[in-house]
Amino acid sequence: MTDSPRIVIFGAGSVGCYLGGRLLAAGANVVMVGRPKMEALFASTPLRVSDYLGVDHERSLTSGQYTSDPGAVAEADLVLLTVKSAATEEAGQQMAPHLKPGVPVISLQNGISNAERLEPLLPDQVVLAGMVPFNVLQKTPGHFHHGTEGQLMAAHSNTLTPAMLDTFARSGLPLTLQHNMTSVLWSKLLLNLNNPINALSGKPLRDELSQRSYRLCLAMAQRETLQLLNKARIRTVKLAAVPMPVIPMLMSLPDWLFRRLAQAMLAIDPLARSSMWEDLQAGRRTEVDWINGEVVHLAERLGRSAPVNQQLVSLIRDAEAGKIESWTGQALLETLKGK
Ligand SMILES: NC(=O)C1=CN([C@@H]2O[C@H](COP(=O)(O)OP(=O)(O)OC[C@H]3O[C@@H](n4cnc5c(N)ncnc54)[C@H](OP(=O)(O)O)[C@@H]3O)[C@@H](O)[C@H]2O)C=CC1
Ligand SMILES: CC(C)(CO)C(=O)C(=O)O
Repeated sequence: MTDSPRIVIFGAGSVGCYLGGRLLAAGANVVMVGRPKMEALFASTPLRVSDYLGVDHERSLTSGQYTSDPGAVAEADLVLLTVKSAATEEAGQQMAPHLKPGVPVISLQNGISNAERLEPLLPDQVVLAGMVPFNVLQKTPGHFHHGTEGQLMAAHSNTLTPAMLDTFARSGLPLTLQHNMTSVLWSKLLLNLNNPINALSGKPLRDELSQRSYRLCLAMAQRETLQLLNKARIRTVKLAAVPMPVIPMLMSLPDWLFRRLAQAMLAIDPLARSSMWEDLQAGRRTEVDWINGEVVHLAERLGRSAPVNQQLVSLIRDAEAGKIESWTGQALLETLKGK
């Protein structure tokens, strides 16, 4: 490996193109692998990446920087996996025959189990769990905007060399290495419990979170999850301005007080929506099984139930089956309360 490790981003959509664009802007050696329609887009349209702090880079990709050939992982020193959870197995199978042994593969996906599901498919690789805390929105074709705060994280591993970590730092997106990724992933999941609520609301995140009735739905799903995590002795880590167990209380505040105390949470791009809303609009399978579904599985393992998260799974299933309706916060709250 030279001083400039080759980073291959597999499944480059919103998160993957954003990371790719930021890394390229820092001079990194990057190849993005994705669908032919994205490859065709970048043949005529530049890749633009911007963020809420004023970063704005645009570049035309050179031949091979975005490819639909999974064989491009053969040259990788590091792989970042950024497909949705439903596509993890397929991605693993496509990468396996090409990767050099020992190359680290970081799953930068939401949910708890993607790295675990990938491991048996990539027995010669070092598979690491990772986490993207911030929102990425494709504003226009080829323009990816990072709308909220937070640092990238991945499991601690000696396979992540100083040159690799330096590349992330130079791009302005430092990768923080963690010893307890289980806690990090469950903490991120507590935030992602808003994804189905946001998707069912049909509203941008900022509008949805500005309404107490939707926040109360989120607080119910989070409290149910926190109780199970406590029972399972899984600790949370602080990913937002306040510790995770305090968030449901914050969510339950009246609108005027929430606006005052939770300014950072509402400092979201006014157009940003959850990735689950995007999936429903695109007619794709959502990640609800890997978010709320994980809470239901945890409850089952503990001999308990998780009725609020189970109900959210069912409502998203209906929406996936074509029953897309915009729920008011009050109607959703009453449904989750079983009224
Ligand atoms: N968007 C966001 O703000 C955030 C997302 N996340 C998480 O990051 C992960 C990625 O999300 P996001 O970037 O939004 O997802 P996207 O759907 O935008 O990107 C994934 C891309 O990978 C492509 N893809 C899927 N399978 C393959 C394959 N086998 N070969 C090549 N390309 C493939 C998809 O194409 P196609 O659609 O045609 O299958 C799609 O273009 C998810 O787990 C998500 O929950 C985390 C934090 C924030
Ligand atoms: C950043 C966040 C929490 C935004 O909803 C997300 O992870 C997602 O949309 O999947």
